[in-house]
Amino acid sequence: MPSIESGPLSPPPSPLILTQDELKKIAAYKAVESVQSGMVLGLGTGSTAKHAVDRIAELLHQGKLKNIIGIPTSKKTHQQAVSLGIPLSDLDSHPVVDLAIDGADEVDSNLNLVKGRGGSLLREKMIESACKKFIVIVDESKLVAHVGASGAMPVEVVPFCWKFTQNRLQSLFDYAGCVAKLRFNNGGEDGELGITIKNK
Ligand SMILES: O=C[C@H](O)[C@H](O)[C@H](O)COP(=O)(O)O
Repeated sequence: MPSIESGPLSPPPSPLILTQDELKKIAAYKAVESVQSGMVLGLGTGSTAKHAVDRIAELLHQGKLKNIIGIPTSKKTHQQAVSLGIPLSDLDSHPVVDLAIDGADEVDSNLNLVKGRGGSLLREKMIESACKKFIVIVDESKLVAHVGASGAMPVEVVPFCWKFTQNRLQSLFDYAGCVAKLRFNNGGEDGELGITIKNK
């Protein structure tokens, strides 16, 4: 009968623990696989979309992508894209966007999204509603049972009589015990104000 040796076992390899930023980067790089030369691209805003913009620039510089035109969804992304040498345009010159890639704050199982907690609101909606295809990149921390589960709903409003709008928003969601608060008053991307609606 063969003998069975016993002794200390070497520990199993420890599972690879990825940081949230590494997960964002993986998701972003995967999304950029859908980018093809000659495309007009909506360039998203935020810590996830930033990886996608970096990757697009890297592929451009490597010559693996050519003739890309980017339309940034915020001033911040505009600065990033300029610094990386990505050719840029706008919706006036390129009203049809082939593909937009952006992050989100929440995604539910029906693919409803919350976006804009990072402060990019109107521009991203304009650009992403003009695209033929929209890829949303999220890490698993963004998955929720229902939108609004993890935080406030961001709403962008014009400065004109913003308190009136705030009160209208408040009255719409009073029944749910929510409060509408001014979030930033130094002007959004184009002078709009941000109001958030969240539980009291
Ligand atoms: O206002 C910002 C945008 O909607 C972002 O896409 C969203 O906030 C997600 O940003 P992050 O990737 O940094 O979580």
